[in-house]
Parts: sequence; structure tokens; C-alpha cells
Amino acid sequence: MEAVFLPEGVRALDQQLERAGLLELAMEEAGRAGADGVQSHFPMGRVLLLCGSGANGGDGLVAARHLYALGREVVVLAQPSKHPLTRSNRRRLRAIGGTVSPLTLPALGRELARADVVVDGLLGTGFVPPLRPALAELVTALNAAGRPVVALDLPSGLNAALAEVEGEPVRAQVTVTFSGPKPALLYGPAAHWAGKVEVAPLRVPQEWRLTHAAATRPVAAEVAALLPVRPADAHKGTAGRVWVVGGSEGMVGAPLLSGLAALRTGAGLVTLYSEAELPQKIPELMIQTRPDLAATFADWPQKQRPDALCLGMGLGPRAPKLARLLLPWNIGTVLDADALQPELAGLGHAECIWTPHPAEAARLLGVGTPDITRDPLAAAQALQRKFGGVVVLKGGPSTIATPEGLLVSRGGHAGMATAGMGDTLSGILAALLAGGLPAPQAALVGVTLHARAGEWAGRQHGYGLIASDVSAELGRAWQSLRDDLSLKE
Ligand SMILES: NC(=O)C1=CN([C@@H]2O[C@H](COP(=O)(O)OP(=O)(O)OC[C@H]3O[C@@H](n4cnc5c(N)ncnc54)[C@H](O)[C@@H]3O)[C@@H](O)[C@H]2O)[C@@H](O)CC1
Repeated sequence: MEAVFLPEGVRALDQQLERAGLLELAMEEAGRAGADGVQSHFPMGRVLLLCGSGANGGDGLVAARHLYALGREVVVLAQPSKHPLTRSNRRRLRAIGGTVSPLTLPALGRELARADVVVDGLLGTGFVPPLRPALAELVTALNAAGRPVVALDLPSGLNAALAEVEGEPVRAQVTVTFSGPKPALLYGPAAHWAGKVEVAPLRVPQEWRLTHAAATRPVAAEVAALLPVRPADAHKGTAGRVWVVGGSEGMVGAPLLSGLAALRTGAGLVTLYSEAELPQKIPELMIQTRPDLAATFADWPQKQRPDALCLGMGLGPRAPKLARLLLPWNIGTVLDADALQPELAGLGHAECIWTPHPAEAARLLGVGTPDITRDPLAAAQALQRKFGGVVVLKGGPSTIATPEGLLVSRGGHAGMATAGMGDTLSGILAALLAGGLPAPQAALVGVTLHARAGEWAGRQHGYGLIASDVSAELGRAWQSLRDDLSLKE
């Protein structure tokens, strides 16, 4: 499980490391990991290391020492520093024959012309925006030179906590990040500046990392371990009964996509309830048309309720009324699309999952969409607190907020940016709830299966993949996730 850090978490972890006398070791490991990153991606040529005044600069000086010891041609330009570890690493580099020159614009210009790769150790999590003009000038010159850059921890000028970009940060080809990724490395547009992100967890106890993390990012095997296993004597009645409640005049496709996804995720029986006439395109799907769904459900016998339902896809303005009626059933419930309305605040129970995309999340919180996308972790947490249950804030990656904390998903494909993808996810989630997974686990497994099926579909269809392609790949996604678990075992 990877820990996702905000700057305050890094500071708290550093303090714990310092109390344990391990901070120097952590910087040594960070710098070593940075040097390894340079060696594996850019094994030839002259390395220019740019070192700032804080601990990020110290990491750069450690990296310089390791690269120098390996026989690489190394040039270090550094700002003056009062940081004790940064200063001691400058001395160590000098002790083995390395040189450190002052970082000025003319010196940078000269060295960039001769460098084959640049290491950015100017600013890490201690950066407080905006970038001061003198450093901003250096960053502009660095980017203009077009040399490949390996950033230490994160590209200088990115605010570690946020997905937004202010001013011009360093454009990196590779970022070696320490302890765990920062939100700026996971969410665009900030993440677009980081290139390939490699995580160096450092030899810090996992428990310490998790204590100071803002969120976690489970690896595939951890998700796979949650996949339900069905007994051989299962039958359609035990494999989970799902209701899809959605569709209206002119909006007939969305609930069909949810129903298809629920079937492909393994639900035993899927019934689609709609007030609109829906085309019977999927024979395995039972379609029930009712003129007034609220009246239909009002005195529905408890014994005939499904195991889980998903609600809202193409449903139109009647969705909140139906949500108010169905939430008290206290069964696994996915609320999507038209069911994502502010008036339902506080009505979420432990087994319900809200699945907004950023624009829906903005509507739910009464803010603008940029307020959601600049800080998805904070937005997901605010939604969970306001609505209860579990929240899946959709995106690449998706953010899952549970009462226990925040999770960031992995995987996906850019071709998934197409209509119907959310309907597919809600069907997947409902099937997993119906299969007995608690809502937090269903959210994590569902988002992962959806992303992985998207990857498989993307291999075949590229950016032209459509939502039903994702459903068609759910079986393969499930199997490949299980394979990840057996690889680990
Ligand atoms: N626990 C971890 O993950 C570890 C982190 N380490 C490193 O420690 C870094 C954090 O170190 P620090 O807290 O010393 O901070 P940084 O080294 O990221 O930056 C601090 C320096 O940047 C300057 N600065 C801040 N805002 C600026 C602005 N707007 N314009 C120009 N200059 C500005 C400050 O004056 C200060 O000198 C991490 O990013 C990482 O590289 C490692 O050394 C050890 C372990």
C-alpha cells in the first residue's frame, strides 16, 4: 500500500525520523534513489545537478556524490544553504573530490549547454508558491534548454498538495518521489509536468508512512485480495440481485449500460426499472416499465427487495424523490447522475456509494468545478462528510472517500473519456454490493475493475473505445486482477 503525502505529512514524518535519528539516513536513501533514477534512465553523459537551499537540495547533493562515485561526469550548481544535512552533504561531496559552484543564471546557461541530463533538486515539498522571480528565471532557462530532467521528489515549482499549476514549474521526464507520491504527481494538470513517476519508499517503517499519509494508493494485489470468491454451487439467486433504476424519455441508453455492466460483473439477476419504454437490447436484462416508479416502490414488500440497486442514470428530475424513498431500504445503493443532488445531503448510509464526476461534485458542494479538480482529495473528503456513506469522485485517477479515509485508484485509459463510462461504473459497483462486498471495498474493487477493463478495451480500440467495450472486458479484468494476487502468493 502506497502512502500519498501532503507537505504537512512529509514534515511530520521528517520530525519522527529526526527524533529517531534517522533523518540523515532518509536523505541518503532519497539521494541514492535519485542517482539510481538517473543511472537507469540516462546512463550516459554529463549530469548537471541543481540544488536548492532546503532538504531537496540536500537530496541533490547526495545524488551527486553517488553519481560521482560511479564515475559519472558531474557538475553541481547550488544555492547557499543553512540546512544542516544539506550543508554536511555538500562537505561530503567535496571530500571525495566533487565541486559545487554557486547557482546563477549565467552559470546555469553555460552548464545547460554542456549537460546531457539535469537533476532538479531545487524545491520539493517545502515550496510555498509563488516561485520567487530569481528562481522562476532559472526554471524558465532550464525548460527552454530542452534537456531531459530527473526531478527529485517533485518538479520544482509544483505545489505538492494540488493538481493545479501556478506559473511555470520544471518540466521533468522522470520524477523520483520519496516516501510516497504527492497529489501533484497523481492528478492533472500538475502531474503532466512530472513525466514518469517512480516511488522510492525509503526504508521508513510502513506504519510511520501510513500514519502521516493523507491517503493511500492500494497496489493491485491488495485490491485483488478483496475480490469475492463464489462457491461452486452458487445460483442466480445467490449471485446477487441488482435493480437498475433509471432512464427517461430520450435518455434510454444510460441504464442499459449500467445493467450490462452489472451482468458482466457477475450479478445473478439484473432488473431494470424505468418509467420510459426501453429497447430490449440485452436479452439477459429484465426490463420493467412502470408509469410511476415512486408509487410502485412505495409499498414494495421487504422480502422482494433486491440485494443492491443503482439509481439515477438518465432518470431525470424524479431521481431525488426516488432516492429518498429507496435509501431507507438500507441496502447497497449506488447513487449516480441525476440522483446526485444537494438536497440528499446527510442521507447516505454505510452501504451507499455516491459517484460524482467533478461537475456533479461541484453541484453537490455548491462550488465551481475548478475547486474540485484543483484538490480532489479535499473535495472527496468534503463530499463524504456532507453526504455520508462512500464517495467515488471519478477521474483519472478516481478518489474514494470512506468514513475511514481516502484512497486513490490506479490504472485506466485515456480512451475512457467518453459518454456512458460512469453508467458502466455504477453497474459494476451495484453488482459488487449485491455480491456482498461492503461499500468501501466495493468502491475500491469496482473502480479498479472498471479501470483495468478500460485498459484492456483501450488496447483494442484506443481512444475509440466505448462504454460497452469496457463491460465486454470485465471478465478479463477480473481474471487479470486475480492473476496479480497469485503472482504475489
Ligand atoms: N520524508 C521524506 O519524504 C523525506 C524528504 N526529503 C526531502 O525534503 C524535501 C523537503 O525539504 P524542505 O522542507 O527543506 O523544503 P524544500 O527543500 O522543498 O524547500 C525549502 C526551501 O525552498 C525555499 N522556497 C520555498 N518557497 C519558495 C519560493 N516560492 N520561491 C523560492 N524559494 C522558495 C525556502 O526558502 C527553503 O530554503 C522533500 O521534498 C524531499 O526532497 C529527504 O531529504 C528526506 C526524507
